[in-house]
Amino acid sequence: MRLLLAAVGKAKAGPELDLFSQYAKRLSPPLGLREVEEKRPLASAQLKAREAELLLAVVPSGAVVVALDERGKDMTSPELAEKIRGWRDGGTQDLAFLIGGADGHGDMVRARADLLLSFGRLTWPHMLVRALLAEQLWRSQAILAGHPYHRT
Ligand SMILES: C[S@@+](CC[C@H](N)C(=O)[O-])C[C@H]1O[C@@H](n2cnc3c(N)ncnc32)[C@H](O)[C@@H]1O
Repeated sequence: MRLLLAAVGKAKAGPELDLFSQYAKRLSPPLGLREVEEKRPLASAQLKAREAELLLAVVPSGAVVVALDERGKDMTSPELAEKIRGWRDGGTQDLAFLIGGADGHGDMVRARADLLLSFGRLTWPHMLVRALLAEQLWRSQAILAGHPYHRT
C-alpha cells in the first residue's frame, strides 16, 4: 500500500522539516510528499475551495483519503494502526493523508475524506502536523510489526 501526504504549503529548511524527515525516513513503504500552494491572495472561502481542489488533484483515484482536521475523530495509536491494517489487508493501493492550510480544509476535502482524523482539539501549525503524522505512521508500522517502539 503506497502512502502519500498531500499538504498545503512548501516546507523550508528548519526544525519542523528536520523532525518530519527524521520520522518519514523510517517509513516503509516511503511516504510520498506532494506540496500544493495557491499564490493568489484569495478570500478565505475561495482559498479553502482552491486548496481543496489542489490537494484532491494529487490524490490517486481510488485512494483512501484521511484528512487531518482538529474537528475530526480522536483515536489512540493502536486504533489508528488497526485502521491502517484494515485498509492494507482490504487491498487498498493508495492511502493519502491531507493537511490543510492556515484556514483549514474546504468542503470538497471533507466530502471526499474517508476519515477526518484529529490530533486533539488544539490547532497545530500545519508544518508540525506533518511531523506528528510521520511519527504516528511510524508508530503504526511499529505496532503492526510488533516492534517495541510503542509501549502501552
Ligand atoms: C493551522 S491549521 C488550520 C486551522 C484552521 N483554522 C481550521 O479551522 O481548521 C492547518 C492544518 O493543520 C492540520 N491540523 C492542525 N491542527 C490539527 C489537529 N489538532 N488535528 C488534526 N489536524 C490538525 C489540519 O490539516 C489543518 O487544516
